[in-house]
Amino acid sequence: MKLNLAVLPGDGIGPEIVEQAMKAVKAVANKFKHELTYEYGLTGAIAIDEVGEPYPEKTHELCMNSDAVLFGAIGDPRFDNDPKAKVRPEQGLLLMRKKLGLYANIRPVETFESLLHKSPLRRELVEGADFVAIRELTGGIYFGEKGRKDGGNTAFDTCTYTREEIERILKLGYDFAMKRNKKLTVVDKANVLESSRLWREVAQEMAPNYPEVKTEYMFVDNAAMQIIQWPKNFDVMVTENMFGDILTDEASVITGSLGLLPSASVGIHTSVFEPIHGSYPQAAGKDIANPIATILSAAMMFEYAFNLPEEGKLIREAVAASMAEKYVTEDIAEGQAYKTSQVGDWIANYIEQN
Ligand SMILES: NC(=O)c1ccc[n+]([C@@H]2O[C@H](COP(=O)([O-])OP(=O)(O)OC[C@H]3O[C@@H](n4cnc5c(N)ncnc54)[C@H](O)[C@@H]3O)[C@@H](O)[C@H]2O)c1
Ligand SMILES: CC(C)[C@H](C(=O)O)[C@@H](O)C(=O)O
Ligand SMILES: [Mg+2]
Repeated sequence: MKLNLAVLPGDGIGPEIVEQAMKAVKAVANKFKHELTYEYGLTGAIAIDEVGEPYPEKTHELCMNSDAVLFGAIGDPRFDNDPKAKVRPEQGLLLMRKKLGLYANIRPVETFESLLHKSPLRRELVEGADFVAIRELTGGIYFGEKGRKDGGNTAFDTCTYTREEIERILKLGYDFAMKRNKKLTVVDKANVLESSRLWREVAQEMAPNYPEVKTEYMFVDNAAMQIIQWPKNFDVMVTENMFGDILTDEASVITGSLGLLPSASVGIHTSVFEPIHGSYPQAAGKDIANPIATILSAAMMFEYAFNLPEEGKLIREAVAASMAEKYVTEDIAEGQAYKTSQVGDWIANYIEQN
């Protein structure tokens, strides 16, 4: 099969982790005799530095012409620490999501047997935890009207959702629930926010169409607690953009490291596979960041974008084997820690040999 990728490494640790994921992608493509082509594109701070904007049109065209996009991370302290900067790396990520129509970000939260003791939560709480957070990705407060008034001394961001936006993400949530354990938790703040009340209204209208699915409603503050108190109670969670952003970083604690959580952003034009973490600038260039979130994102790419589950499975098997062998980076190591590049090589080698 022809696999045509756009590869956007971005900033900070982005290039290092994407390089490891590409090793796995190449190994698996080679093994299953796929015709792999790929082209690199600029995004984030590096794109601002080189061409003055964080998601250049050229990068957009590259993505539009690809079967799938592999994305690293964007962001740079130069911008994080300058609230007055008008052009920012994150705008590139948001523009990419909007222009590619990536309205759903699928963030699986799974534990690894050999890492259960690395979670700060007790083993019996996290063992067997396995849920999918579905985060709405092109609406809400991220994309609503924002600005300053009162001579710059009052600032506002607006959370807006249309019925159509809520319906399509909930539908995706129900489709996932039907294929899993038939439980959907709709997370909102309907006791305070009008936009959340529309979410709950739409969910209540849709729920009878899925009689096999148990629909549960949960306020986001309660969800923040329940995710780490009883993670096994969740199957599929659907929520709006910012709640999903925050709750999934929190959920990574269940697994033992933020460097382990992959994601798939899907929607209208193409799909993007990206770790949920950021550019971790403190680690940039040090060859210490965990590449697993990006490698597992590549596994999701084979499964979701190419419908090639065997290829995805082999990548997952290689990842699990590296952990079982304790061939891991410092964030999840006990005793000896290995470099980002060594873990990438180990996983690619496992794919070649198995
Ligand atoms: N999708 C993205 O591109 C994305 C996501 C989040 C943050 N960001 C950007 O990244 C920059 C840094 O943000 P931040 O520090 O809040 O978040 P971050 O996710 O980059 O890092 C937070 C912490 O998580 C841990 N971590 C993250 N990735 C890891 C990895 N691969 N291996 C091991 N540990 C890892 C580290 O302890 C790190 O200090 C900012 O500019 C932010 O805007 C980008
Ligand atoms: C960098 C930022 C814009 C982004 C988000 O909030 O969506 C990040 O945190 C993520 O989770 O991908
Ligand atoms: Mg985030």
